[in-house]
Amino acid sequence: MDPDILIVMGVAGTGKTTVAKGISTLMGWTFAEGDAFHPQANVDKMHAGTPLTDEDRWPWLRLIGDWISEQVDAGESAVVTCSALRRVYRDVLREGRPNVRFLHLHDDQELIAQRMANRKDHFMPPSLLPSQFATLEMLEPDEPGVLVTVHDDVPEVIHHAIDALGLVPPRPTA
Ligand SMILES: Nc1ncnc2c1ncn2[C@@H]1O[C@H](COP(=O)(O)OP(=O)(O)OP(=O)(O)O)[C@@H](O)[C@H]1O
Ligand SMILES: O=C(O)[C@H](O)[C@@H](O)[C@H](O)[C@H](O)CO
Repeated sequence: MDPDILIVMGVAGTGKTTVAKGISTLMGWTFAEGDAFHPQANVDKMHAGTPLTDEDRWPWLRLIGDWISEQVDAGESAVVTCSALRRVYRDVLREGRPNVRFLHLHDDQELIAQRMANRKDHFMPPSLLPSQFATLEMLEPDEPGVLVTVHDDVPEVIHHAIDALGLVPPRPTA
């Protein structure tokens, strides 16, 4: 069977890492943190409070695409976080990779801002959130994937996501 590839997308602070790790654990899928593919210059730029440009993002998106292709070639189902804010970014990630689907996590800017303000030890300053919302192009009906809101607690959000994607966690064998 073809491996499943899930890209957990959305603005900064929307819960991509939290939810992707939960899905990875439940499904037994390989997990990767998309932020780990950013060149240091991108991280430094965001940390300094400057939004990334398309040019900053293309090499990063290519690396994430390469990682996805490696998982597909190895026959491994996988979940990776990637803000994938614009449609063109998502088109690049999907190109030649028919088993990619998106889980778009989304909610009100006020709610996400509150969560970002409470989060410590992260390079992304809450001041960049308005630019994330300004750049975001919502997942469109003709794109493969689902939109899930994140106001509920983490276990519920993960449950909604798994349901909406039609995934069935494997039964424990023991
Ligand atoms: N459903 C939720 N309810 C309450 N808190 C949440 C929920 N989901 C995530 N959080 C918290 O919100 C913060 C942001 O979550 P997380 O780091 O997973 O988001 P992210 O989208 O990966 O962020 P970034 O893109 O900036 O790396 C974290 O402190 C996390 O614990
Ligand atoms: O495209 C972007 O602007 C970036 O990928 C950001 O979204 C961050 O990497 C991430 O979400 C960290 O908070």
